[in-house]
Amino acid sequence: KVVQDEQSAAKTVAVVGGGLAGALVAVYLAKRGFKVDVYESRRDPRKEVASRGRSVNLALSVRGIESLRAVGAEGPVISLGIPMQARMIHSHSGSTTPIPYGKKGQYLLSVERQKLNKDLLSVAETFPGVGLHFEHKLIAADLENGHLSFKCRGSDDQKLDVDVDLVMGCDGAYSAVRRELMKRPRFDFSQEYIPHGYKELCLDATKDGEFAMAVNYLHIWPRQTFMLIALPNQDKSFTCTLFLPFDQFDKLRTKEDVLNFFQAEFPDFLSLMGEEKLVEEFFRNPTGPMVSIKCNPYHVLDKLLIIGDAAHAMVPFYGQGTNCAFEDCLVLDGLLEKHNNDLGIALAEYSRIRNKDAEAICDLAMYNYIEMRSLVTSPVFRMKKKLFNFLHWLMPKTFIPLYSMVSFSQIPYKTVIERSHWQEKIVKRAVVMSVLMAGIGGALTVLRILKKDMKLFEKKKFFSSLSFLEIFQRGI
Ligand SMILES: Cc1cc2nc3c(=O)[nH]c(=O)nc-3n(C[C@H](O)[C@H](O)[C@H](O)COP(=O)(O)OP(=O)(O)OC[C@H]3O[C@@H](n4cnc5c(N)ncnc54)[C@H](O)[C@@H]3O)c2cc1C
Ligand SMILES: COc1ccc2c(c1)CN(c1nc(C(=O)N(C)c3cc(Cl)c(F)cc3C(=O)O)c(Cl)s1)C2
Repeated sequence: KVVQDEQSAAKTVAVVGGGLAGALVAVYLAKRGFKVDVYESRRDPRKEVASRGRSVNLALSVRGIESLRAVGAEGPVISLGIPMQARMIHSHSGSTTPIPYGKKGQYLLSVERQKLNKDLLSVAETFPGVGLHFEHKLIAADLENGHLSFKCRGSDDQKLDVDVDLVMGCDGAYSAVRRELMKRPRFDFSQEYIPHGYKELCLDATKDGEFAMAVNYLHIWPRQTFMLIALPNQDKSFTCTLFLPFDQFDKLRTKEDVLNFFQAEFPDFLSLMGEEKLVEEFFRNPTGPMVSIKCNPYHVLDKLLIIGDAAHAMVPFYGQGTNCAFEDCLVLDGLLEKHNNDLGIALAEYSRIRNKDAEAICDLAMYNYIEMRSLVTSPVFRMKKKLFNFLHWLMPKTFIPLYSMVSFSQIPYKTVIERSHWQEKIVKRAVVMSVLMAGIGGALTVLRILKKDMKLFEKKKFFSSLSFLEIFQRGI
């Protein structure tokens, strides 16, 4: 039921980008009575013939699911998403170790990206006054006046100019809307590419139509400075993602290079995938870069707001990008409710409160990327993890693992960091105390190693080759 009120009745909104953030924010704003037009540079994905083997998926956790639920759009995700109750760690030898995410009800949903995008676009279209315009690429914007120019792909590449009350920039990590924002004074911006790239590989169902591996798991092959992960799909395939430094991807030039690499590093995966299929997938699919982008503020007066990757692209090592983009919509809606759709006040407050949380998850994801290699086998790190797990067992409501607060709670990301620093401090004191009992000498050794540890963490760039496996086997 669309609530028509005086503030938003006549307000027109242009959503630039019809990806996951754009589609969901269109639903939120249409529900709030705005007249919404979505402009997406690609073709309507609902008219695309399903390209075989390109089903890319993502892990949705509670932040994303609750943001969908708030507008009644969680149905398709809950019914079609595949629950992943645990990680399944694949060692070099091919042995597998399940590590549950938490109690029974705590699981992630593996959701097909395209399907989710199509569903959300169709939900948006059910609202009166919502228009979807595909093959419209934003090429210029006068942000203070809500004036946008689009190039409409088609035979004669016409141009379309529109004037709106509000522009929502949802055009992803390489946002054209953000490029306009960057021309304005006092706009902060930073970006960092990491040395790793990623490549998706599709592991088909077996010949008799069954999943090739255990289905309700996020499969991980953690290796020194790279890893492979696999998430299940509805069609009983797995979408696997190889994370590897670009300079190592560059060395995999021939069929033999690829087969030798997988035989050496992921032998069990190679036998599941088959040599021909692996080589075909490997050379057909692109190797993508991963970038971390921060910027501030996210708004211009009562005229413009950027959300999703356009505002805060992050490396995917917490699986939170879409979850954060969906949570952006929930936060914005709460502020519009609080300020009775007064855009001037709501947008300014959005920038103020959301920026610190978005930058916190960008930092957490980058920390996870670094931590899983640099700290994981230091003896003190492992002792702290063991002690932390004991304290979590003893006081589950007081000591919550970092990944649980990120993926299984709606605690604001910044609060997650503050709380985990507090927990770290307590654990550190406990470590020192327990060692002091064991003699002053031991304490000095521990403190020396601790200091080295913290230096490692300070050096954000530090990158040594240590295994992922240990971080999981000792519980993260
Ligand atoms: C390897 C990998 C794994 C990931 N795994 C997860 C995961 O498990 N869980 C999770 O939550 N997140 C995950 N993410 C992050 C997630 O993919 C992004 O955070 C999410 O797609 C952001 O959505 P968005 O709508 O902001 O941007 P996008 O999805 O990039 O959508 C932007 C849209 O804008 C359109 N567009 C761009 N420029 C223009 C223009 N000039 N005019 C008009 N339209 C334009 C694009 O065509 C696109 O449709 C992963 C990312 C990567 C790289
Ligand atoms: C589709 O592509 C991708 C790519 C990366 C991810 C996802 C989907 C989903 N991701 C999740 N990460 C966590 C997490 O907290 N940690 C510490 C982990 C971090 C890494 Cl890198 C990992 F491989 C497992 C875990 C784990 O704990 O299972 C979740 Cl919880 S979900 C990462």
